[in-house]
Amino acid sequence: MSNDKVIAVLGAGSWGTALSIVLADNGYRVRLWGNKKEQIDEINRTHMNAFYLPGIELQPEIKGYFSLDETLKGLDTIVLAVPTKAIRDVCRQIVEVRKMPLSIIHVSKGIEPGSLMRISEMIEEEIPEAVLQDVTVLSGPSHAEEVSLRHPTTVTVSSKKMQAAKKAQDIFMNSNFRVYTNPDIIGVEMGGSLKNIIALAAGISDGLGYGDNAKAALMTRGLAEIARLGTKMGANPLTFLGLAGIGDLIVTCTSVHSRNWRAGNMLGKGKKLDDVLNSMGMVVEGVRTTKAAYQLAHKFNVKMPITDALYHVLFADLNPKEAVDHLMGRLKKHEMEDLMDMLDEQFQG
Ligand SMILES: NC(=O)C1=CN([C@@H]2O[C@H](COP(=O)(O)OP(=O)(O)OC[C@H]3O[C@@H](n4cnc5c(N)ncnc54)[C@H](O)[C@@H]3O)[C@@H](O)[C@H]2O)C=CC1
Ligand SMILES: O=C(CO)COP(=O)(O)O
Repeated sequence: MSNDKVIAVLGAGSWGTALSIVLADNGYRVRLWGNKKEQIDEINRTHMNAFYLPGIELQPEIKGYFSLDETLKGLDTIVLAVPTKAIRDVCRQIVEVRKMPLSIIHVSKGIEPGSLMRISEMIEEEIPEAVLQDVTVLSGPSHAEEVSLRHPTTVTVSSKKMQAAKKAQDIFMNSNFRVYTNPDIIGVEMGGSLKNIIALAAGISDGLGYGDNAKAALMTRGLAEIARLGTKMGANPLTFLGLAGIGDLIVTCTSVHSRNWRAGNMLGKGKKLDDVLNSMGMVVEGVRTTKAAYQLAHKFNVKMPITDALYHVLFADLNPKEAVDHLMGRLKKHEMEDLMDMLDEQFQG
């Protein structure tokens, strides 16, 4: 097999492992890099990554790697699949060992509090132009558990360079994993990140014992505030009606696989945030993203009532039931008011 059919996946958690299965199905030899030696040894010994994807057998083409230098040797494309919090750390490690141009496909969903940067922006800030050939995001409704079972899944890829997005489409596309392109990288990254906030809120609502009406309300009004902020940041509003918008919102708010929904559900049942996060053992991106989105809403002067309520539940000890009462008791409004403002701005812009 030629060298261009070798690819690295950095991050040996649920998503990195599930995507490695897709890549191996597509004829790639996959170097799956992780930062826990015992876990990498386990992958190579058992061909399983039992904690993250129990019961799933990994193809022999997937090999666990612990040395980043070894992982990156002689290849031109990597998939970056670590939590948002670890993106800068891993990029810095890449810069230490890699001097030749590299394409990065990132698959993470988050925004950095403080800097308020999207993941592709963080990558561009950390990796010099001489090394970073292009950066592409892959996002959409895609729980690792179902991808690893080869259940039909659709995602979208986006990059400032359309050629890079098309290359990523070719790398991942197969008969179970359908990949679309979308030129709107801001919208794709914002949609994938902000839906986790709404999934936490949907989990809280379910945990409080509320029903489908409440969840549908959160999802619909949640999408409105996602689109409001995203559009202000330069996204195409139509992206939020696509896979990285409403598609991912639906799956994350309604699937038992969602860590964000599960964490919210425990909060709604009265558990404390620290206990919830400690019990998960996997990343719950929506918590940090809520902080970042709360800051972004202030920066761009956008109304985000659900994000605001969740921020106070997570970080200011607001009781979840009181947060719902507050949302329901807001001043009366025209449903399409914000949408009309958004379209006005779009046409004026
Ligand atoms: N699990 C899923 O179904 C999907 C996850 N995502 C996104 O993918 C990203 C990763 O999520 P998961 O794999 O699900 O998380 P996870 O919690 O299952 O695994 C995270 C992995 O990253 C590793 N890691 C953490 N810090 C690291 C560091 N500094 N250096 C190297 N490795 C490090 C951990 O050891 C772990 O193996 C998140 O942004 C998530 O939102 C996106 C789509 C689907
Ligand atoms: O982004 C995801 C599915 O598209 C995964 O969501 P969770 O992180 O909530 O599990």
